[in-house]
Formats: sequence, C-alpha cells, structure tokens
Amino acid sequence: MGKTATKETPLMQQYNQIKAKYPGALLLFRVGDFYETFGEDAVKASGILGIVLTKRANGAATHIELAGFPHHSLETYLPKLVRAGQRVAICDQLEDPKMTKTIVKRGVTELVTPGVAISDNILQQKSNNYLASLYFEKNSMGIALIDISTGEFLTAQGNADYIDKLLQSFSPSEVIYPKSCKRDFFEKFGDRYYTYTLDEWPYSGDYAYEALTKHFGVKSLKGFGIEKLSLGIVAAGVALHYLNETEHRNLQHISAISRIEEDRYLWLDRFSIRNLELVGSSNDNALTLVDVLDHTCSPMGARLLRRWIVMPLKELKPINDRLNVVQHLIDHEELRNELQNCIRQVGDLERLISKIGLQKANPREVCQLRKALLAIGSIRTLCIGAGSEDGGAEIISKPNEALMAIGNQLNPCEFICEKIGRELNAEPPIQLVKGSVMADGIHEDLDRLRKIAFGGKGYLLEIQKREAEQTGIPSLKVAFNNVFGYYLEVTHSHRDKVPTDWIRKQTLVNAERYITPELKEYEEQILGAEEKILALETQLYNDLLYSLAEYIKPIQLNAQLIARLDVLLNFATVSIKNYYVRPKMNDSLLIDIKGGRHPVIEKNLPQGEEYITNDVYLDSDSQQIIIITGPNMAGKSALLRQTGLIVLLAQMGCFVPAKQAHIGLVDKIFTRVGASDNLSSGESTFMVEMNETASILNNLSNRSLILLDEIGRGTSTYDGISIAWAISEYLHNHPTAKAKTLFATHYHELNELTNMFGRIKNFNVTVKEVGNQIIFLRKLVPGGSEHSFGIHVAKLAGMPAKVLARANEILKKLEAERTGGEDIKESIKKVQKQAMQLQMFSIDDPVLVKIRDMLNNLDVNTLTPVEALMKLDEIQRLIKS
Ligand SMILES: Nc1ncnc2c1ncn2[C@@H]1O[C@H](COP(=O)(O)OP(=O)(O)OP(=O)(O)O)[C@@H](O)[C@H]1O
Repeated sequence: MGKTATKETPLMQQYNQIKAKYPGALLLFRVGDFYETFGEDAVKASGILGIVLTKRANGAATHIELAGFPHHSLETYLPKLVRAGQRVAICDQLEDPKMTKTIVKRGVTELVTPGVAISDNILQQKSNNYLASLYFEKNSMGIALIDISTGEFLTAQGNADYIDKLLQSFSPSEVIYPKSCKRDFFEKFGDRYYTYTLDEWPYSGDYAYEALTKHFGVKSLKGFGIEKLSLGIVAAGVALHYLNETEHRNLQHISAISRIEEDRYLWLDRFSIRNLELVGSSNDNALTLVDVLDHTCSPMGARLLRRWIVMPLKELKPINDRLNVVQHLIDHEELRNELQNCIRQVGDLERLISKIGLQKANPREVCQLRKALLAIGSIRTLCIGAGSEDGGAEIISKPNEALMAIGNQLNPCEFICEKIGRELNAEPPIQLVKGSVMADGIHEDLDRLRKIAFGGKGYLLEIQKREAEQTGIPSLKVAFNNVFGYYLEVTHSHRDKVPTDWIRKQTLVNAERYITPELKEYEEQILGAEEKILALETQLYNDLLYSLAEYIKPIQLNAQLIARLDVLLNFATVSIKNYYVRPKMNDSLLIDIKGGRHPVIEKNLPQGEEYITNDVYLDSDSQQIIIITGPNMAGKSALLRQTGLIVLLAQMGCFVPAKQAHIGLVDKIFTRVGASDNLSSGESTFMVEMNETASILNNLSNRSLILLDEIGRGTSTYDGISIAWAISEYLHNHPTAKAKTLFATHYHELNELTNMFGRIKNFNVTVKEVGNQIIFLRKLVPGGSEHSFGIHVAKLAGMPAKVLARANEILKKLEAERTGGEDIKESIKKVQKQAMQLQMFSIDDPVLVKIRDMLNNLDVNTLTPVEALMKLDEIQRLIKS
C-alpha cells in the first residue's frame, strides 16, 4: 500500500485497523454496494480477476491503488481469488448505514482459504475439501483432517511415512502446521501442498483437549475413541482453533471426531496410490481407476467412492458384507433402478446439512432437504422390503440383512419434512430478500402484512364500498396521488354528505378530494409493510433453520448411509457394465487370478483391439516370486498393475475384471517403479529408488503384495542386476514374511534366480518375431525370455535408421563375443576398441575432435544400453550438423 498520509480518512483508518488483524489475507472491504481492495491487495485482485485498477487520493499527499467489484458478484470473484491461492478476508458492514451518522461499523465475517471453504463455487462436487492440521514431535506426528463442507473430522497419528500416506490419500487443499517446523515439513513432504503456518501457542495438549471437549460439549474424548492419540488431539484442537480464527463459528455440524483406524485398511503406500493411478495420475488427461469406476448417483457417493478406493478393507467379514450387497443388487435389477432413482433425488444431503449447521442454507436448499428426506423415506421402504422379499433363502439372505440394516437406520425425519412443507412455500426463491419464502397461514402478522402490501386493491375497494354505503355517495372513489397519497373523491353534487372528520385536501372543477385517518393509517402500513414482511420472514426463516439444526446428527447419518448405498449400487452397475466377476475371498496366502484384465487399459484400447487376459498365480509355498521378462511394451507393467488393481477392487468390495479370482487377504501393497533413465542425475535418482525400495523391505508381512517394475534400471546394467538380484534373494529368504512379489525386469540374467531359489519362478510376456518385426502377443507364459528387443522398440519410437543399424551391429557383436564365454564388460570394451581402430579421428576436424573426446570420456562400465543408444544418436547428429 502507498505510504500512509498524516491525515488518513476515517474510512482508511478503519480499513488499516482491520487489515492488520488478518496478516497474509487479501481483504475485501465492503463500501456501500461494492467490495473494495486497496494497495497491494488491489494490485493482486486486479491481476487475478481482470478488474480495473485505479488510484485515489489518500489524505493530503499520497495516493492508494484501488480495485473493486459489486457486492453481488462476490460468488463469481471469490472462487477465482481462492483458486489463485489467496486467503480472502470478507469484511462486511455490520450495521445499516442509514441508521448511523458516523462511520459504519465493519468487521470480517469470514476468512476463506483453500482448505476452509463452503461455497459451492469453490468446492468440487465429487471431492472432499480437507484441511489437514499437522503436529510434529520427535519421531511421530499427529494429523487431523476436517472438511467444513461435509462436517467430517478425522484424526490419526504415526510416523512420517504414515502421515505422508494419509496426506496422499486424502489430498488436502490446505495443510497447517507450526511455524517452527517449516524445515521438517519441507524435508518430509516437499512442496506438494498449499500450506499455512501458525504460531506455537495453540499447539498444547491441554489447550487442544479443552477446545475439543468444549466444542463437542463432553467431559472427555473417550467416547470418540481418540483419548490415547495425544498428538492427534493437538492437531485436531488446532484445526478447530484455525476454523475459529477464520471466523467460522457455527460449527454444530462438526458433530463428532473419529480415529482413522489404520488396522482396518489395506496399507497402500503413497507410491502405489500414484503408480496404480487410482484417483489421479501424473498425466492429467490419463484415465484413472476412479474414472472407470464412478457411476455414482450422488456427490456423496462419488466422494465416498474415492475414499474406498484409497482405503480398501483387509478383514474378511466387512469385505464379504459389501460383496453380498453388490451381488444382491446385481441380481435384482428393478430394486437397483428404483434405489438409484431415489438416490438421485437425495442430492448432496451431506453438504446441505452442513450449510444448515452453518446457518447458510438458502430457502431453495431447505426445500431440497425436504425432497431428500422424502426420497429417503422411499429408500427406507425399498431396503426393508428387499429384506423381507427373499428372507428365507440362505445365499441371498445376507445381503438382504445388510440392506435391511441400512434401511432400518435411515431416518426420514417426518417431523421436519412436515414442518418444512408447512412453513415454506413450495417453490421459494433462492434469496430470502426476494420475499414469498414463508408460507401463508403460519404467522398472523405475516398474513396481515401481506394482505396490506399485496392485497391493497381489495382492501381499498372494501373501504370504498363501505364508505359509499355509509355516506350514501354511490359515485365515491378511492384513488392515489404522489402529493397526498390515498384519498376519497366526491363529486360536488354529493358534497353535503361528506362526514365532518374527513379532511379536505384539494378542490377540482367538479369534485373534491379528502383524506381520512383510516386511509392515512393504511398508507403508513403499506409503506412499512414490505420492510416488515422481510424482517418477519427473515426471523421465521432463521427460526426454521435453528429448529432444523437440531436434526443434524440423524441427517448426517442418513447422508452416510445413502453414500454407502450409492457406492454399493455403483459397484453393481460397474460390475454388470464391465463384465466383472465376484472374487472369492479367503484368508489363505494365495492369489489365483484366471483371465485377469486391467480395468483401465481395457477401456482405453484403440478400436478393434481386445485386451489379452492373463492368469497370475502366487502363493507362499511354491510360487512366491515371479520374475517377468519380456521386451519393452510387451505388457509387463500392465500385468503388474492389473494384479494390484484386482486385489484392490476385491478388497473394496467390488467385483473384479477376471474370469475367476481367489484372493487370500492382502494387508499391504507396495509398488516401485524404477527411476526412468535420467542421464544427468542418474546417481541421485538411483539413490532415491534404493531408499524407497529399502522402506518396503523393512515393512513386509506374510500377506503383503509387492509389485516391482524394473527396479535397478536407474543405474548401470551390472549394478542394476546386482540390486535386483539382492532384493529378490532377500524377499525369498525373509524368515517370516513370504511376501508375494511380481518383478518385471529387462535383465534376463535374473532368470538364473529360479535355479537357486525354490519359490522364484520365471515367466515372460510373449512376443512373436516375424521377419524383422515383433508382434506383441501379451500372453504371460512360464519361462524366461531371451532378448530384450529394446532395439525393435526404439524403431517403433522413431529412432533414425542409421542409429538402429549401428545398434544392431553392436548388439550382434556383443552377442557373438558373449557366446564365446566372455563377459559383457569385456565385450563392450572390445567393440569400442574396434570402433577406435577405424581411425576416423586422424583429421583435425573440430566435430570429429569433439566426438573423439566424447567417446574417450565415456565410462563404458557404467553405461546403460539406453544411454549407449542416446550417445550414438548424439554422435550422429553431430556428424550431420
Ligand atoms: N494384456 C494386454 N492386452 C492388450 N493390450 C495391452 C495388454 N497389456 C499391455 N497392453 C498395451 O501395451 C502397452 C504397453 O504395456 P506396458 O507398459 O505394460 O509394457 P511393458 O512391458 O511394461 O513395457 P516397458 O518395459 O517399456 O515398461 C500398454 O499401454 C497397453 O496399451
């Protein structure tokens, strides 16, 4: 902001005081019908919103930048500011400017930040909008996740890995943590999140405990099962503190806090969430699992589905419960269709009830609440009916029970349904100020005022008729003018019949005009009626909102049950649509998939191409580790991922893309994809890769599934092979954890492992060589593959023919040398020597000198095949240039 002048205007004084209270926030300052921004805020706002930046005098000698927009455009501009990463403080006029002679009282009514938003324009329908609060102690951390738009409040604690994974699963829109931990935070979680740091003082166990017990109106937190999570409690207390700081005080819809029960869910490390492309991928346009799976009928279902995808279950009973319901819904088409139609009527009940808690629901939304509750009544009947329909049959009695349980817990809240129906007009406007929100017949004064304001004509005719009769003046007329309002007009012929208490106001050529006390009173009433109606409607509407807020808990439970039902129905729909089968779940240690497919790739194949199905069998006795070789593009990664995804889908309670699947429960899925060949930072990428792989090895269990995709490729062939070898050996020889592993690799040297380790088996993804071409057959068959076929793939990728020819030559030489019993290192050296002997560098051409230097500086010992190809390409380009 420009330098403050000595003589600041009172308005700017007020502005500066308020601005100082919200450091770091962009202040929208309400002045009359506009929201204004000043100084730096104005520069930012005009840049982000594309609104005009002006300057105005500020005191005697300085000026200040100014940019503003009409107050009714707030809903349009606010989301843009927040999406641009601004924290926006909305400062409103707290009193009616007409009522005050001095400067209007103003104050911030809401501070909107990316993680604390309730506006539909900012929120995404199908995703939660979490604020994460972190608290650091030496080796552990506490986390709380709160979504003010849905009322969810969760907490957990654990080591940095666990918190990292939770952050990845819940992907919060904002993370808050103590100022002093900036370095820690950055080291552990990088710069992937929008963050805000707070002072230290609220981070105390006592303060947090008190904030939470006070908020929930309880003596202790035992009832929520979080009493022992001391770090989680601090994080949760600070989350509430932050909501308070951002002026969010009506938080009755945040009605409970629960522990994220780590032991209930299959552990998916954050690499798996990313590599398996569950809910988002590095390439924004790529199809992900959720895109294929999501056919939900409500935003609540869509959000819950995202949660279920990243948090599959790992206990048999709840998984089978879900599968039973899905089976039942598949078997009963009519029930499925009816339920889905009803759920569509329910809409986003979860966010709706939050708005009621925040006292921010508009009349149309309250009307929607009634519609939702009516639909819930029908859903209840359908679910309970589903229970009695085939109650006797053994196989399907279970799903009926589960549906019945859902039905029985649904609460159609008839009382409030009836209340809304009675008190609210059937089609109210969105804005309260538009009027006609509350129904007739619920409040006497409202009816009377409405009669006066809107029934004016009839009322005046009544007066006219009555007075005409009483005075005997049949031609008496009531009319209105701007000078003295309502009047009675009497023609001169009847002048003598005018009662004495009428006051004459005007004499015309053939008539006289009178006013009466009754008309005056009526006039005053009419003038004030509209204002009074608005005040009364507002009061009655707020009373209604208050009374609805008492039902937050049962309505939130309804919302959760409907979301659950929606996801189960969705699983049924998707399973039918995509030909999925019911997996047979058990607590054995084997995974046996027949005819498995990749749920996403199969949807994304070029027209006419069919997905080739594959069988995968893994157990802990005979076939614990499978080494999968095959050329690039053969389908190794697809196979690894499809196995992970089938297990995931099964443990979510969904049917799976396969002909048959027996799944022994998996407790953790780890995925590692070797760092892509990174010439400049090969070493460091490689170290990262190794560290990440080490973290798997330290967290294994007998039920873990490990998917390793070309681990070790970020280094030279020899190191790569050695590392891949060592990892396989470690996994095989682990004393307790016989973790099932799929290991895709280019190193056919690893095929030797099977001869030394009983539970390591070789498979390859087949290709057929026809002439100089290869055809991908994509079938997984026992046995290792012999070539890497890398050069063929380079051809597919459009490498220049000369490079390919030379690469083929080198390959042949290498192979010839190797068959002579020599090792690769020696072979490469020999080929290099032969190349040198061509004596192409005898001339002093600078290009050739450069090439010579390049070759001389090459360390063949650490060169990967791809690096070699790229060097060749570089050399060729130099020669051409
Ligand atoms: N079973 C299959 N049926 C049909 N198409 C498939 C199948 N498996 C893979 N594909 C197709 O082949 C492409 C390459 O597969 P994938 O990435 O799994 O190969 P890869 O062997 O891992 O290759 P690289 O070694 O280069 O990573 C996929 O993107 C997919 O389009």
